Amino acid sequence: MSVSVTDDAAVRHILIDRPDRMNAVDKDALHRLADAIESAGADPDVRTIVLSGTGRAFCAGGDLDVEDPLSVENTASTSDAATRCISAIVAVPRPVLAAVRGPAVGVGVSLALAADFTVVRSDAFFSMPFTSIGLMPDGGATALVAASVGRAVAMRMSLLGERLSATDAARMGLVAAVHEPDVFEAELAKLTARLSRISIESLALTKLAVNDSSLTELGDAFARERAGQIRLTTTDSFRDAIAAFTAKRTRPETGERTGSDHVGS
Ligand SMILES: C/C=C/C(=O)SCCNC(=O)CCNC(=O)[C@H](O)C(C)(C)COP(=O)(O)OP(=O)(O)OC[C@H]1O[C@@H](n2cnc3c(N)ncnc32)[C@H](O)[C@@H]1OP(=O)(O)O
Repeated sequence: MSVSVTDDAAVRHILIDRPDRMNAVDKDALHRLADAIESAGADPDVRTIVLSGTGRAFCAGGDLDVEDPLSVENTASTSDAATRCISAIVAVPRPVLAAVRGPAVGVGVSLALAADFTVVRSDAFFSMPFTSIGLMPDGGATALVAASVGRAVAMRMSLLGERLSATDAARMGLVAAVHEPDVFEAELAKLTARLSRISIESLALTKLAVNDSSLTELGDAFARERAGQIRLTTTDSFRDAIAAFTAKRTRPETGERTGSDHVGS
């Protein structure tokens, strides 16, 4: 099972639960996440949703170890699953907190930024190494990142796959704040407690209004990314990247198996 759900009073914890693969997600996991988010939104006893990962990563992005990563069918259905999952986070009538510990990579960045609060531990980093494996960002990332940091940093992250540390992510406005490990859980609990004291209806309408006016490009982004990703699936670059990943070989372009550089701070 790659997604687990637990309740702590009125807080629904949804966990990406595949620590041996750094919580990489395939299409089934994305659908399970979407199911869990939609079901939390329909439960009157749930006031806030916390999305996080088990172990030392938030989410290492799309699963590169699936049966047929080079098939157009896999790309299309994974892209549809990511669209469904990100749309569920944006539309669910409850505040969603992404608790980001460790890496948020690829679609992991979209999961973190689609949330209403991205609560970040100081060991977190954000990276979109899509172009280094011959793909393009998906999961709405082309809209979500630009909506958070502006075009200049969005281009560095999207085109170069540059990695943003937690501190740089906060400094550049990708996330609101970073917390040291010793206070991270307490800060998370403080935020869920504050939200629990506010009217659910008021939070729901406010969240949906903010998202409707700030994420106006999201629907178009999903469609553009899906078409682009399908086209890129059949390229030599992607085939080479998957071969390198499977063989645990570093690639000269990146010096890593897939890889990303740090954004200079
Ligand atoms: C359609 C696709 C959309 C996308 O999202 S494209 C982006 C896909 N994601 C990536 O390219 C990221 C790949 N992963 C990494 O770069 C690194 O991992 C991390 C930076 C996240 C963490 O690095 P470290 O702490 O050194 O861990 P580790 O030894 O690389 O990973 C532990 C195990 O997890 C597996 N794993 C990591 N990411 C993925 C993935 N995305 N898909 C499948 N498996 C993954 C590895 O292979 C390894 O496994 P083993 O222990 O057998 O060597």
